[in-house]
Amino acid sequence: MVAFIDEMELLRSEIMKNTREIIELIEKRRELATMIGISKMRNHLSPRDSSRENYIKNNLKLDDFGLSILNMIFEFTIHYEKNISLDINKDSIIEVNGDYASRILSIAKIISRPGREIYIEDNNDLIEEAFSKAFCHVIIGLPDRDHHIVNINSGIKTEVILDSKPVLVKWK
Ligand SMILES: O=C(O)C(=O)C[C@]1(C(=O)O)C=C[C@@H](O)C=C1
Repeated sequence: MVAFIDEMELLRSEIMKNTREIIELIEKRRELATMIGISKMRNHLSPRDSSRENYIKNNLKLDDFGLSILNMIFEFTIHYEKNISLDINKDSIIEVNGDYASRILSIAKIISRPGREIYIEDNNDLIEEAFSKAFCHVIIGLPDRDHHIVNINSGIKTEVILDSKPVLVKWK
């Protein structure tokens, strides 16, 4: 048992160090992507550039695992590049119409950001699927810090506020 605990501690401290390094590198990449995004916006170019992606893929010669990581990084980067032109950091009030399922999908599309924390009060498969497919991190329960509440109820008007706080999604 002592050997198991020692081994776990060692591996966990290694994985923590590795995680910190990955996050630092991705932060640096996001800064570069923001600069590329601003330059593209000024030149009326779209963030997504499949020929550039192919060039990177051919150069890096990755296996399937590496390729799937790279594709996730592309989507993450494209998302940040798109946000520059959408200016989604401003508070916004939007009206969402349609039946319950389509309202969930619309809201997920609007407030999703890779890695954004979405708290849902209880298991709700439709909400969980809509947000996790959009790379949000779905957490069942209440956040322990400031958050915004998005109501997906029977009404047609829904207030959505976009910023870096976690979003608590409620429904009726
Ligand atoms: O090089 C670019 O044009 C970028 O926008 C950067 C980047 C990348 O993440 O490497 C992002 C999106 C494009 O689809 C291709 C490449």
